Amino acid sequence: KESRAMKFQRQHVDSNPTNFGPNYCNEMMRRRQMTDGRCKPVNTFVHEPLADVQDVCLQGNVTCKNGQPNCHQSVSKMNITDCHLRRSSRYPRCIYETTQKDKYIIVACEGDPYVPVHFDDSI
Ligand SMILES: Nc1ncnc2c1ncn2[C@@H]1O[C@H](C(=O)NS(=O)(=O)C[C@H]2[C@@H](O)[C@H](n3ccc(=O)[nH]c3=O)O[C@@H]2CO)[C@@H](O)[C@H]1O
Repeated sequence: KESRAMKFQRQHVDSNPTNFGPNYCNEMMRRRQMTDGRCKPVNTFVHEPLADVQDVCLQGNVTCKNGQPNCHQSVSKMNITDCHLRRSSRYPRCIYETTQKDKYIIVACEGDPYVPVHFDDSI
């Protein structure tokens, strides 16, 4: 069974992105298995070294969107790509808008070792 930490890495970490350009999300959402059974509506990939993403758990503690107290905001902006499902998209064709940004990320962390298990937001 895939751990939550590994699921987070599969869904949200792409340290060395192959430059697909406007098709990055269409390719990566499929490759990282987020289009099986349904098209995941929103997903962010972080283009930083895994260690830097894991370090966010040691950074600014903030409240998560769901009210839990275990979220952390990166002290630095990070290079990310937001994938948003197009309204016209119909499963099994999952067509995404690909938008690259530099933003602070907010992740929820859990466990020992205390690592990211959920991507909460970017600001
Ligand atoms: N505090 C916590 N502590 C520990 N665990 C916590 C906590 N909170 C939730 N989980 C768990 O995480 C799991 C999960 O999948 N949550 S999810 O909200 O659906 C994920 C969102 C995110 O993947 C994506 N998104 C969203 C915005 C964006 O900018 N970028 C972007 O990628 O969209 C998804 C839906 O919003 C679930 O098992 C829940 O129990």
